[in-house]
Amino acid sequence: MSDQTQSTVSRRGFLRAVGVSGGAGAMLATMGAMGLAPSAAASVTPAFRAPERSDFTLTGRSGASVVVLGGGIAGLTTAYELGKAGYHCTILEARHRVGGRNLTIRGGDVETDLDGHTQRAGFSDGVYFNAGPGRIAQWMVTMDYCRELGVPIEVFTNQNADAWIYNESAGMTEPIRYRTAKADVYGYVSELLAKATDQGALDARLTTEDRDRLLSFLQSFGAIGGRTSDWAYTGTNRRGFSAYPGAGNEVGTLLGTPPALSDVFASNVGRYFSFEFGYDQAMLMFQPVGGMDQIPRALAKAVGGHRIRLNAEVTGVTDRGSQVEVTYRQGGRQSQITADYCVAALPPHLMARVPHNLGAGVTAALADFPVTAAGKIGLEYRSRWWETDQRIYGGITETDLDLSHIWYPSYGFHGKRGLVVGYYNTGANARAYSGLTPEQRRERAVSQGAKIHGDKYRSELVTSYSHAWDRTRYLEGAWTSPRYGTAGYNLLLQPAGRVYFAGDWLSHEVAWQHGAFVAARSAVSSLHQRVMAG
Ligand SMILES: Cc1cc2nc3c(=O)[nH]c(=O)nc-3n(C[C@H](O)[C@H](O)[C@H](O)COP(=O)(O)OP(=O)(O)OC[C@H]3O[C@@H](n4cnc5c(N)ncnc54)[C@H](O)[C@@H]3O)c2cc1C
Ligand SMILES: CSCCC(=O)C(=O)O
Repeated sequence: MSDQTQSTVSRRGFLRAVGVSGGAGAMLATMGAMGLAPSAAASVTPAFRAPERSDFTLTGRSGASVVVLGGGIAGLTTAYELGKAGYHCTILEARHRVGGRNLTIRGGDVETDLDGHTQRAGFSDGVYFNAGPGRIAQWMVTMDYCRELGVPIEVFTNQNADAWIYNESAGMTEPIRYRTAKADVYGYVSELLAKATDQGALDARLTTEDRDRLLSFLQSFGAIGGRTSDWAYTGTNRRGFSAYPGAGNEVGTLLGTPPALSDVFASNVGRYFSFEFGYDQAMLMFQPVGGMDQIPRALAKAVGGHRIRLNAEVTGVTDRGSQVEVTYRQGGRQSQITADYCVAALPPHLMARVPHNLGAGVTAALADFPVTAAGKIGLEYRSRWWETDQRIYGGITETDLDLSHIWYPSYGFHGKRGLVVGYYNTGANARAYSGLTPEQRRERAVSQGAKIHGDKYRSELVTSYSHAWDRTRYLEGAWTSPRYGTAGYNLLLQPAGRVYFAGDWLSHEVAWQHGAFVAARSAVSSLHQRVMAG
C-alpha cells in the first residue's frame, strides 16, 4: 500500500467514522486535528461513537456438510461459525499447521521454502517471532475473536518517541530520535504557517477570529515564539536531552539546538509521521500474549482437531449439482471428500490453479489479483541492549534502507533475551531479500542495522530466522490488491454453484486478519441463508 493510498484511505476512514462526508467532513477533520473548537461545525453533531462489540451468530441450525479449503483465518472462521450453527465441517489444509499467513516461529520450528532453503529456528524458550501478522487495531473484529476465544492480549507498541529515524539517502550519518525529528519538523512548519498567517497571506481563507485561533494553536503545536520573536522556532525540550534533568539544581542538558530549517526538510524525516495517523495503525494497537498464532490455535481448538486434515493439498473441485466433490493429496495418496457445500479459502492466485468445473470466468477472476511480496527476519539477542543502552521499549525504527522497518519487542521488557525484527519490507525490497540464502539475508540485515545501532547489533546476536512470503509454499505472496468494483471481483462475492469463496482478498481490509474474518462471516451468512431458505 503506498503512503498516498494509505493516507487517502485513512481520511476516508475518519470521515466514515464521524458519519459525515464531503466539505463538512473535511472541515471537521482539519479542525479536529488542529484542536480548534468547531463552533460552526458543532451543529453537524457527528456520531463520535466507537464501533461496538461485534459478535456473530447465525440464526437457526443445520446439519449440512461443508468442506472448507484452507486452514488460514478465513477457513478456520468459516468452520468455527458454521460449527456453532450445527454444520459438519471438514477443513483441508496443505501445510503441516493451521494459520496460513498467521505464522509464529518458535525454537525447533522447521520451514523449507520453494527454493529448498530449510531453516530450523534456534530461538530460546519464550522467544517467538511473528513472521506474518504482528499487530491489531482496537476496532478490528480480530479483537472480538480474541475475547470470544479467550486469547489474552497485550499492547503492541506501534509508535515510540524514542525509536530512531535513519535516512541514509538524505545524507544522515547518525540516526535521530522520533521525538527530536518531530519537534523540529512541527516547529519549523508552525513557524512558516504562523508567519504566513500573521503577514496576511491567508486572509482570503481566514476570518480575523480564525487567524487568532490558528496562531494560538501553532504556538503550542510547534513550541514557537510569539509575534515579538516573529514566531521563530529555536528548539524546545521536546527534542530531548543529552543529560536528563535530575535532583537539586541539575536542570539537564538539552539535546543541542535544531539544525537549520532547510537541513531539517532535506533530511526528509517527516515522511514517517503520517503512519501513526492511519485508522489502521494508530495506537493503541494490540497483540496476543505469546504469539499471534494463539488466534488460529484457539480457533482450531474450538473447531475440533478431528475436523481438520493437515498436509492435505487440495487438487480438484467438482460441483456435482447436488454436492461438491473435492480431491486432495495427503501422505502421498489421493483422497476424495464429498459435502453439500464448499468454502474455498485459499489465496486466489493458488485457487486459480486448482482444476475445477466452476467455469473459465471464475478462473480468470481468481487469477486477477496482483500479489505483493513481503519478508521479515527475527534476530534473537542475548541481551536487551536496545532497552538498557538505547532506552527503547518497543516500537519501530523507520529507515530508507532496504530493510525498511526494525521492530523492537513489545513483550518481555527487562528480560534476559529478546527478539528484534531486523527487517520488514515489501515489494522490490522484499524480493531482493527473498532471492538470498537465509545466511545472506541475515548478513545484509545485520550490516545495515548496525549503522543505526552500533556494534552490539552484530556482537549480541545469537540466532535468526527469516521468512520470505513470496517463496512460501501454498501462499506465494504476502497479500493481494483486489480490483474492487470489477465484474471479476464481484463474481467471486457470489457462490459458483455450491462453492463459496472467502479470504482477506474478498474484503476492503486486505493484509489484515480483520479482512479474513469478515469475508468468512459474509460467505457463511450467504451459505446459511440459502440453506435456511431450503
Ligand atoms: C508479512 C505480513 C504481515 C501482516 N501483518 C498483519 C498484521 O499486523 N495484522 C493483521 O491483522 N494482519 C496482518 N497480515 C495479514 C493476515 O496475515 C492475513 O490477512 C490473514 O492471515 C489472511 O487469512 P486468510 O485465511 O484469508 O488467508 P491465508 O492465511 O493465506 O490462508 C490460506 C490457507 O490456504 C492454504 N492452502 C493453500 N493452497 C492450498 C491447497 N492447495 N490445499 C489446501 N490448502 C491450501 C494455505 O496453506 C493457508 O493456510 C499480515 C500478513 C503478512 C504476510
Ligand atoms: C502495509 S500494511 C499491511 C500489513 C499489515 O497489516 C501490517 O503490517 O500492519
